[in-house]
Amino acid sequence: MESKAAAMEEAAASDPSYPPLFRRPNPGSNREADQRPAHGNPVFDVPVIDLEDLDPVRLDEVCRGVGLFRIANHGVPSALMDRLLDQSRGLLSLPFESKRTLFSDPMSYIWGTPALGAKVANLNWVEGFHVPLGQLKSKGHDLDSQGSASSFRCLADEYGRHMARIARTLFNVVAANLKLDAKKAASYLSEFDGTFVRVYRYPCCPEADKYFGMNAHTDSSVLSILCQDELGGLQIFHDNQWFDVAPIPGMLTVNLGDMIQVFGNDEYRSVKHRVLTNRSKERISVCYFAFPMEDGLIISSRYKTFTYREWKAQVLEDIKATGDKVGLARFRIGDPS
Ligand SMILES: O=C(O)CCC(=O)C(=O)O
Ligand SMILES: [Fe+2]
Repeated sequence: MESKAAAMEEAAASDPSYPPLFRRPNPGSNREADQRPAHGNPVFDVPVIDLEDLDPVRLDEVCRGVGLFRIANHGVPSALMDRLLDQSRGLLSLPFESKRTLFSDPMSYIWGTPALGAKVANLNWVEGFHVPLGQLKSKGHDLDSQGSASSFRCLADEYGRHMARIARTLFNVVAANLKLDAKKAASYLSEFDGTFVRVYRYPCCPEADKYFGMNAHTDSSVLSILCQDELGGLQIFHDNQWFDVAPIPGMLTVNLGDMIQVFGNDEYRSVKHRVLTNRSKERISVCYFAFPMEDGLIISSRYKTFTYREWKAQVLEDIKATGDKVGLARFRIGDPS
């Protein structure tokens, strides 16, 4: 066993599909020194919401609590989820240079922490594709010279439609539970246009105790829907400690984002999460993010009024200036930042 893992580590060190910075033991770290060892955290007992028999009271309870849940009976064919994960795995194992050219307009290839460039100190040990759902259709799904990217677009489009349906279903119940003003709430969810899917591969990491696949953060979304392979690595921060979120085949995991916290006046909260790396195994996940309309006003008793476009610009500015997202604190009424 040990030697198999060691062989995997060695193979990863020279894998031409990895971004060059991920091919060798790295001198830096993206962890705070006082952070706990990666493994051995308790497993979170994640609540399950049945989408076919959606109980508003139960959903409200879960949103007021941990802000993360699994959805059962979501109607996404398991064959589609499997195909998406398999195709993603295949495409991400292509040589690094070809991924950059293959995945172009409207998609893009990303690795590390794009807003920061290749700064080692804040590097997330991850790569993937950014897939803007609203722009896929205009490209068509014909098999052109870039056949694999085109058939992936087709798959992503089909998957995106399911995600949009789920996001809308959940949002409508959330809006009723929070008694949102219908007129204001009309722009709080743009489940298809302006939203995107991210397909991630977390490469093997020779120093898994030093690097996160993704550093602790909350999502800027209204809500995010995750499809992950069987490896695990996602953790959430709840009651002052980190818990593992174990993958369960066929289920999707939803987490609440910052926007729901804003228009929900802090009644619901975005959940802090992060992703661990693994020394000898790669992890694939596909994350859908539902956002508000870019220019609609987001109105809250707890936060200054802003548009999502303004939020995005502020987040980017803060990341560039400080290496981190400031997020909600930046907009909270009475907050000095
Ligand atoms: O890959 C995952 O499990 C989570 C990804 C994530 O948190 C994000 O993209 O914001
Ligand atoms: Fe996230």
